[in-house]
Order: sequence, then structure tokens, then C-alpha cells
Amino acid sequence: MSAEEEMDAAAEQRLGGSPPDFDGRSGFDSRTGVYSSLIKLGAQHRVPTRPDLDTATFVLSQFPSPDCAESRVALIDSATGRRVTYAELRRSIRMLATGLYHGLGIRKGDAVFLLAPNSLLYPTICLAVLSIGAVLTTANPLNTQSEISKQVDDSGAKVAISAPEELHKLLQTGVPTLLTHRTCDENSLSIEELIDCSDPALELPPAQMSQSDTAAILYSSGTTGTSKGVILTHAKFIAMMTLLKWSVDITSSNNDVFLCFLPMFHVYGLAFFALGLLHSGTTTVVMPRFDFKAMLDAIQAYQVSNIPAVPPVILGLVKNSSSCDLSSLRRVGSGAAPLSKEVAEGFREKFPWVELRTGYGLTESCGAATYFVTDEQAKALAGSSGRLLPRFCAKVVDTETGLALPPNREGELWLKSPTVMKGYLGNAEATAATITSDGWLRTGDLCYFDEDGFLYIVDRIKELIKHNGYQVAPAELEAILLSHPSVLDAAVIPVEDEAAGQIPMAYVVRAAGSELTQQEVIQFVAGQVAPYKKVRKVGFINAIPRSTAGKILRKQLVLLSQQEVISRL
Ligand SMILES: CC(C)(COP(=O)(O)OP(=O)(O)OC[C@H]1O[C@@H](n2cnc3c(N)ncnc32)[C@H](O)[C@@H]1OP(=O)(O)O)[C@@H](O)C(=O)NCCC(=O)NCCSC(=O)/C=C/c1ccc(O)cc1
Repeated sequence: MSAEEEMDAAAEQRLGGSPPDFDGRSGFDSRTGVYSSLIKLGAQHRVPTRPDLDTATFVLSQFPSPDCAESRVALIDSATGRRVTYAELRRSIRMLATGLYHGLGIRKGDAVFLLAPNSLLYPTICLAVLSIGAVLTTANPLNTQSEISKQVDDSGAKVAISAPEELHKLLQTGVPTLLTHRTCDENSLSIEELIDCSDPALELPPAQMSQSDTAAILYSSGTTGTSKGVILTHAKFIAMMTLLKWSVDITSSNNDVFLCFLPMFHVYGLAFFALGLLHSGTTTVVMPRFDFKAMLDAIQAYQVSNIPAVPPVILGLVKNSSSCDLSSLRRVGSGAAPLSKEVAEGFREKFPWVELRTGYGLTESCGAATYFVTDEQAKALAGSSGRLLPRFCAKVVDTETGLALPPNREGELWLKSPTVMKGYLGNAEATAATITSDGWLRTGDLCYFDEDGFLYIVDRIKELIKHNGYQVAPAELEAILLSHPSVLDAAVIPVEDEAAGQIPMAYVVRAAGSELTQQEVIQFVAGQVAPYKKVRKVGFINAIPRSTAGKILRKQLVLLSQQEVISRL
């Protein structure tokens, strides 16, 4: 039996019969130490098991019927108002797939590196790449040239697709690159031209796909260290699309107008906007990049009703949106970082007509793992991330003893579901450290479930800073700091920040006689990393506290930074 079938069978058995060790309120089985989702998918949300199904075929199969597709709007450009209907989207995906296959010779298994901000073209590119069995790998266009080169190299990209303004970052990789949009440069080919010029009569031979084939490699820091390629197969996306459709249905969001400013290069934005909402037939207003004022304008101009968001944006709405008419809003989601009880309550006070649901997810779980089904529950339980999604199981593992813990006890969250990644690309060691031999994903987050099965994330065990919902790995910044000739030793820690969640702070040991300043340290790092990874605060120290094994004692430095703040008050 596969892991998926095993989980389905176990859930079926519990939901049907409630064996004596199983607590139907929390979903906890005291015999196995496993929490199971208390939600069963109805027949209309069954995950398709056809082995040769791929993500693109699955998403396209759910597009509105041909008579509705000509008028049903899939995407709107927030800046220009340009609209793309479902019928146009289907045609451009097909034309681009033809161009990529026949024009550029891209074949099943070839990695296609996508470096672009959000645009109307982004979903077309993702779906066309997936439809020919190629592997999508996406990157943040704010990344530096060296960060991009590393990812191109690691993913083994055969071809790249770049926004014109980012092309210079790809030149040194030597990978053949297409632009997303037309430019006046006659030597470069663009996706727009491929869509317009491909021959619709050319047949696309069946890609001979299997659900177990790799669909995407998305980069994440995992629980430690630098960026790693998360391998997500078609089966993972198909399962996630089904869950997303289920969540759209149970929250009655089918006719909502969604707003997308979340980056489609991360799993949150990719799963929602480039794939999942199209699978659900909704309309999305796309912003090329986040801008608070432009977001408020877009909400009013397009009568936006639904915003999958992150905590800093929700805080911004609480604090800075008094002069705007946001009466069209109906639902706001929060993910990628913890939403504090205070901000959630402030939001509900200011926008009592808006449902606010938090969720929890990771790139390694292909997106959401928990969610709130009803707004009433979310309202009553501010601070919780909701319940396990259908087909998810969890364990709360004591970090000292390794024992699986019952409700209201804190431990590391482990997850199992059909969406959990296959592993990290070319990194068996990191994979083995993250996925147990029996298929549990160790999230590196400290949590507990309450007696009703609601999840509370309380801390992070993994050494990762979350700035604006983006991951920042201290080890990466420490390596850069140590490369400075005047730095003897360095450690990077998170410092709480109301607006961004956390900011990276560096403690630095200067070389004898060095007069290195805080500003020089900040600038040295800023020159080498994407803006969201910048060190934003620096402290000088005589020695970095380390364990006998040489591990940085970050908690001590966090305490020190807190004491320094208090002593300054
Ligand atoms: C909207 C945010 C919160 C704020 O945007 P921002 O104000 O532009 O700030 P940035 O952080 O993007 O930009 C950082 C810097 O880059 C600069 N920048 C900006 N765009 C530019 C530019 N195009 N040129 C040049 N400079 C620029 C920007 O000015 C800024 O500069 P500075 O702070 O002065 O150093 C933005 O950070 C953001 O989208 N964050 C979300 C990240 C995200 O999607 N994370 C999800 C990871 S996956 C995951 O956790 C999944 C969870 C999940 C959970 C639940 C679910 O249900 C499903 C999924």
C-alpha cells in the first residue's frame, strides 16, 4: 500500500468507526501518537488517482466549459486593466507549449528556470512548461546574480525565461534565455512572440507523463543552511489543487475576485494564483509587485473580495487604510509567517465584515497543511493556524525524548500527506535529516494541538529568520560576514519587528585594531544578497557564545539583543 493509500485507509477507519484509542475531538490516536485530519473530502473533491495525469492537464480539465470560458475572466492586470479570459488562457498555454516543444526543443524532464515578477503571462508559462513534462524552477527576481547562478546550476536548467530587466543576471550562466515580454532587441526571442507565432496546427505528442514525475523544483532553506531544491511531483500539485478547490468551495469563494501580490515564484503564490485558483475557475487581479497604495487602489477599482495575504500586509491594513473604501472585501487569508493575536483582533475590529483565516504551510508540504473551515472558529481561536487539512496526519514530537505527544503538549510538528515533497534535489543528507524513513516531514516548528485539534505554532526550532514571510538563513549571512577581512567571527539572529515580523541582526567580533562600523557591515552584506536578506542591525561583541561542539548559542544572543533594547529604554 502506498503512503497515500495507507493514510486514506487509516482515516476512513477512524472516521467511520472511532476505535477506542482514537479521540474524535482532537483527532489524536493515543496508540500511534498520530493526529489525523477530522475532515473527509466529499466525492466531488476526490484526488484523481489516474497514474498518467499531470498538473497542467488536471488544471485545464477544470476550466469553465467552452461556452462560459469565452467570457469568464481568469486574470486582470491591476495596472493596465487588461483582461484574459479562460478561453484565451487555454489558447496561450497551448501555443506556448507548442513553441517550447517544437521551436525550442524542450522535452520531458528538462528544467526551465523562470526569473520574473508576477504578470498575466506567469500562469501561462507555468502551465505550458508543465504540460510538456518539463520541470519548472522559479526564482525571486530580487535575488543577486550569484544567488541566481547557484540555482541555475543546482537545478540543471536547460533553458531560462527571464523578465527583460533581469536578463543581465543570467548572462554569465550561459543558459539559453528567452525573455518574457517583447523588447526592441531583435536578437532576443520572447514568450509573447512564441505565443503569437507558434503554429496551432502542429501536434504535441503525448508527453507520456506519470503523476510521480517531477513537476517543479522550488527553493527553500528547509530547517538549516542554504537554499535547497524541493522536489515536488505532479501528484503533489494535483493533491494540493484538489484541496484548494475544496477550500474555495467550503468558503463559498467561487465568485470572489482575488488579489495577487504574493510572489508566484514561491509555493504560496504559485499554488494559489498560477495553478490552483485557475483550477477553481475564479478571477484574479494580478499586481506585478507589492505596493501598499497600489493594493488599496486595486481593491477599490476591481472590487476585490478575497486576498490571500501575509501578516505584514494585514498589519498595514489595520494601521494605514482608514481613508479607503474596502467594503468589497469579504475574505482575507494569512500564511507564511505567524499572525499575532493582537493584529488578528485589530483586523476584525476594523473590518468586522471580513472573514480572516490563518493557515500554515511550507514549500516542503507544497503549501498549506492546516486551515480554518469556518470564520467563527478562526474568530474564537485567534493565534491558531486552524486544523489539519483533509488527508494530512501530524505528530507532535518531544524534542528531547522523541515521544509523540498528546493535545496541549509542545513539541516539533511532523507532517505526513500526499503533498509532502519527495526530497531535496541532489542532497540525500538534507533529505534524510528532514524526512524520516517512514515518510514524516520534520517541519522544524514548535507547536501543540489543543483538545479540538487546532494547531498553535509557538516557536521555531529551525535556524531560520522570517522577514516579510521570506526565509533568511543565518548560516548564509554568517558565511558572507566571515569573508570580510576585519571580521573574526559572526552570528546572525532574528530580532522581532512589528512590521516585517523579524529582521536579521548580526553580532560581529572585529579583528584586533579594526574600526569596522555598523554601517560598513550592513553595506558589505547588502551588496551580496537580495534585499529581503539584508542585515538590518549590527552589534559588536568580544566572542560569539558557542557550545562545546562549536554550535552558535543563538538563544543567548537573542536574550542579549533583548536586554540591550531594554537597557536603552
Ligand atoms: C508583500 C510583502 C509582505 C512586502 O513587500 P515589500 O514591501 O515590497 O517588501 P519585500 O520584502 O518584497 O522587498 C524587500 C526589499 O526589496 C525592495 N524591492 C521590492 N521590489 C523591488 C524591485 N522590483 N526592484 C528593486 N527593489 C525592490 C523593497 O523596496 C525592499 O527594500 P528594503 O526593505 O528597503 O531593503 C512581500 O515581502 C511578500 O510578498 N512576502 C511574502 C513572501 C511569500 O510569499 N512567502 C511564502 C513562502 S511559502 C510559504 O511559506 C507557504 C505558506 C502557506 C501558508 C498557508 C497557506 O494557506 C498556503 C501557503
